[in-house]
Amino acid sequence: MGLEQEKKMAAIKSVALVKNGMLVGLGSGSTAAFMILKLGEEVAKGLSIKGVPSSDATAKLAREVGIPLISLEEAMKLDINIDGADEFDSSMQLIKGGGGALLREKIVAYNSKYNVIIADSTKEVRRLGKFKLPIETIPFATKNIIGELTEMGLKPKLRLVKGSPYKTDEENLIVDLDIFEWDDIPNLNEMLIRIPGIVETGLFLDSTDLILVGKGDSVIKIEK
Ligand SMILES: O=C(CO)[C@H](O)[C@H](O)COP(=O)(O)O
Repeated sequence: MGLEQEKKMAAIKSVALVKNGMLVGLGSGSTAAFMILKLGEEVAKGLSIKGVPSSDATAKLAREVGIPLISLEEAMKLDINIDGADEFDSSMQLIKGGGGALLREKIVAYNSKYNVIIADSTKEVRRLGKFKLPIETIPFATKNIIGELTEMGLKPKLRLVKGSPYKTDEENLIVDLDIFEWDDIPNLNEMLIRIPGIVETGLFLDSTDLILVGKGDSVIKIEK
């Protein structure tokens, strides 16, 4: 079974958790896209929900497939949020932000009563950090932040797209960090978030209720 199939199976399983009347956080990335397509099919068949997108790209796709959208401030609290991840460990700690949407994704997750992660089997790791940790930074401070994080041994790299800095939906910049050698991840997260100009990190710690992982031809559940 290919990775795309694993993503799709996890995505389809997650949509079964969405019930009539729910306010739904819509994640970003290729796995979340499978979920949005399936949710669109269910809406076409009569499922009545409203979605809060975690990125401009997700908003566009959701509109294309007919999912009614509302803003986070209209929704206030979401019933369920379904999103992908770049890595997760056995304690359900995540690295997210490979697609650059980590800030809104974290806000949507924080404002959701139940957080579901959907992933293919390659996302499961024994130790977080093979995937470089994305952080979102204010452009005014990015060079200084890179200087400070270099001194901390985190090998920061400004994310580029076709040679130019990648801009987030909030017009910020992403810096990718090598955290593989760090043992105390919660402490690292605290240190990072205290540096002025770092808006958010891609470490999603203790925010996930359920992970659905496509593995071969089945979907494995990891629960709190
Ligand atoms: O955090 C994300 C985007 O900011 C995505 O959820 C993460 O990158 C996983 O993406 P994919 O499902 O394409 O592997």
